[in-house]
Amino acid sequence: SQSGCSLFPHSHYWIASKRIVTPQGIISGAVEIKGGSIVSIVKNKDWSGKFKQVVDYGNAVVMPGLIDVHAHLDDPGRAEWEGFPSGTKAAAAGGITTLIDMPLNNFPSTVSTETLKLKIEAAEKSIYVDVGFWGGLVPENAFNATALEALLDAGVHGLKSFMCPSGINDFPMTDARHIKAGLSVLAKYKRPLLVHSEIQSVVESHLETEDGGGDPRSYSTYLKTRPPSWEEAAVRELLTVTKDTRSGGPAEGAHLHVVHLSDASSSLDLIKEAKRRGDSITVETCPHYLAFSAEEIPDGDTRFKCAPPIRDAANKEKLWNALMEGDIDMLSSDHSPTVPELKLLNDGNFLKAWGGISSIQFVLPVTWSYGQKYGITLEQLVSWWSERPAKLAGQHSKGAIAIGNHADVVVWEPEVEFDLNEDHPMFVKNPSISAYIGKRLSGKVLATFVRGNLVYKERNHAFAACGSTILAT
Ligand SMILES: NC(=O)N[C@H]1NC(=O)NC1=O
Ligand SMILES: [Zn+2]
Ligand SMILES: [Zn+2]
Repeated sequence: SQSGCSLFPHSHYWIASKRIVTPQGIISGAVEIKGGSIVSIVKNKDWSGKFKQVVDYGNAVVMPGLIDVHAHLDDPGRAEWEGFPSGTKAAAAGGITTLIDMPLNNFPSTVSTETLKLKIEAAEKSIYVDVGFWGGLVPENAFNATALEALLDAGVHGLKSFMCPSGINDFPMTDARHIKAGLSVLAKYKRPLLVHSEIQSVVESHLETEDGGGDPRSYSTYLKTRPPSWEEAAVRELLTVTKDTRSGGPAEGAHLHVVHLSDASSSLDLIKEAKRRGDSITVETCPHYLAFSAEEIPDGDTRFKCAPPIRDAANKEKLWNALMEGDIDMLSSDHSPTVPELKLLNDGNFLKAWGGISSIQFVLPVTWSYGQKYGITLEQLVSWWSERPAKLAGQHSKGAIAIGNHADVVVWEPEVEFDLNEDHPMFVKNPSISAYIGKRLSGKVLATFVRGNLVYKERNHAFAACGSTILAT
């Protein structure tokens, strides 16, 4: 390793454990790492003592690092909200080895080759894990195929758009015409379009104003302003264009990914139907929709405000079932922090507070802890958090403990519980806004390796930020 990139100064070594999660099942043995890649996987007893450089983790779980395809690190332009250094340190501490950064909340938004260049410059030498980028699909570039092609040629892994106001002035929303045009360009590149799928309906929109619908400190007031019908309307609209992605269709090769699904009823049924008829479509949900329910959100506790909103307990139950059944394809954090002042923690006004959950460091223990009740397995975790996200982002050398892959590894102890209180090291910039503070979780991250570099170990990060920016080619 280059100086400071790794807390374990060897480039050829073995990670041993009794629980290594591979595509062929959970094995006891060792993963051989050389030059940042996995070069062999040794099964069973015989590794011990044979090799000089062995890190033996005993019964701890060794699995591929998590790939978070949906994170807002707000850099450049709003680094006080998060920024690449703190955001990727938190990711590393949580076992995330790759994240794909969203094109908005940073300033300027990442919607052109020039603004992508600013992103890459901000990320270089300040990231502790690998970071790729989504580009923005906005009205200004949607009908300009040359501009979109330039952005895709410059290395974004796909595009992202909103069907409702994004909350960010220089990231306006798109409609089905923009999305159709975007998909036809993406088809040539075989890269996905990610869509924030809510359409604001005229009837209910007055509730979003200050004097509408009741006490702004009450969560139910906010919940009513963004009903499931907003998600349903958006998905319905999207399916009129995803039919083009079927084999033989005009946008064959393009793919549509619905981000952060909250409505587990009609919206999900529509997506399932589209999959059945052969549309190229996937859907993610986020840990906060699986951990929390509307009933338990205290008045004024705006840490829980996000869009689409966290719905009732029955909906949460349905989301878990859909995940277990495979109808929801993967998970992402939608880490969308801000400064405490904009969360209005004192005021508690749900209608005016910034919408977004701060979570990037805790998605692994949160998924595991809240999934216990449903009997989730380590293999499912890997599928939701590594394998499928890798595929969505076109990362063929990531997402599995397999020979030839990057040595992106998390080592963790699922059985170890901890309290997420002030004593717990939090690496995000503004820890007070996280909805997970105060929770007891199960699943302690011991070590995180990115391309063979030990970037995190027991509250410590590698001295130097040696993560790579990853550009699509
Ligand atoms: N702009 C932005 O990050 N919005 C995110 N926040 C949230 O709660 N949902 C989102 O889409
Ligand atoms: Zn969104
Ligand atoms: Zn988001």
